[in-house]
Amino acid sequence: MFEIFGNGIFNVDHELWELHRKTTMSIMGHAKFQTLLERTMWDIVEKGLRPILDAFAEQGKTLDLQDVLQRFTFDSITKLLLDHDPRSLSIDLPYLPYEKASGDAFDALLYRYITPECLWKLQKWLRIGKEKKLIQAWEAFDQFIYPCISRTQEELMHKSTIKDEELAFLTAYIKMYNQWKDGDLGTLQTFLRDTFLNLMFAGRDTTSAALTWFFWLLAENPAVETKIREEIRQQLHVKEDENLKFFNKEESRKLIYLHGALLETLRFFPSVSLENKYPLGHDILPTGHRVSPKTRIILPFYTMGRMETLWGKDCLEFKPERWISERGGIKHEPSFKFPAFNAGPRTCLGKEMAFIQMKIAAATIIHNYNIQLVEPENISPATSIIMQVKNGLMVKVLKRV
Ligand code: HEM
Repeated sequence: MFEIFGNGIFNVDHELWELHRKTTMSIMGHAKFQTLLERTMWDIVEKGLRPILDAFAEQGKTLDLQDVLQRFTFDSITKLLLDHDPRSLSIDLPYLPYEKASGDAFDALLYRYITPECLWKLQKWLRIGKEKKLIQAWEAFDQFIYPCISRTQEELMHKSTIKDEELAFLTAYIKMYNQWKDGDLGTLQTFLRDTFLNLMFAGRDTTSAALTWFFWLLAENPAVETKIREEIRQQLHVKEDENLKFFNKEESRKLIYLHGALLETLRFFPSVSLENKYPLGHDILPTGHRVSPKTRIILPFYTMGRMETLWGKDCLEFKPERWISERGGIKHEPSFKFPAFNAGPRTCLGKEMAFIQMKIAAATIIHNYNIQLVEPENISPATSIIMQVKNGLMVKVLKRV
């Protein structure tokens, strides 16, 4: 069903999945990656995000904030993984087919969940409908990612010395490919394509979708926005009329209320709206339902975030406070109650990275700008595996600083 992911982490099991996980964790958990992450994010904020917001603010023009946030996460994940900045976040907001392709791919993959297999397979064979879009998205990705990989490989060959954090992903996955003896991974190029494509899918639209809903929820709950602004000023020691320019991971930890607001956003709008599992054998669920290896069990994360039995009577209120413990830290909720980052062994590997990215983007925008929604009554979720805003989030931007 998910053949577009090839031999990447989402699509494999057992030893190969374990090796993918180990390899990716070893890079993302390294202190040098954290430094690279901070540097990259702030570079993209200063050279990409702020110039665009400033330009739209000056011209008083309407902007699709979801599109801008998708470009923000696309440029950052590509730079971090492949040391290449595609600069989709340029002032003229260029149309880049591969940058837009993931939306079509996620849309088609959700369609496969709800359509009889013989039907989507026929559509695939005939190259029509959503299947046609999936094929086109796949081609667009490949046209982007293969040259990126080759360029990075060449860079690796011609560099006499490379710092630990530079090209770390490429070096680690080439080593992993060479070590793997238990089955066919295809050529090195296809293996690298699969690996990077999975990570790009994992880390891009998830983070931008969460940020987009966050700004919608703030517009609906202005008192929360005021509290976040206050927290930024106090915790980061930045004056009302001063630009917010840089804070590091340690400083970002002090933004507890902002963290709570982001978690609350993911409770209402988990970027991955559902998950599906097949039992290994015949079993009976705690609800009494009998299941077999042929039963597809859909876990509706979106619905779970709004259930009174899980979250109490105020479950439909946007309350960052519910995430703050009596001692003023972040309250832990078990992942089986709050599965926005999945639960069990396949828990998201990029959670910490996502929070750093989201806090940098959110704090920069909240402190430096006012965001006003245009036609807020038209906002609804898109039908896709990734919970984006249908038709984008149209806003006007006003400068505060
Ligand atoms: C708000 C942002 C994010 C959310 C809500 C999120 C959520 C999730 C969820 C629900 C899964 C499980 C998917 C499944 O198996 O069906 C997952 C897996 C994964 N995520 Fe994230 N994610 C986010 C950001 C990121 C980022 C920035 C990265 C970095 C590349 C990342 C890397 C991964 C990886 C590698 C997996 C696969 C883990 C495995 O199968 O062992 N995620 N994420």
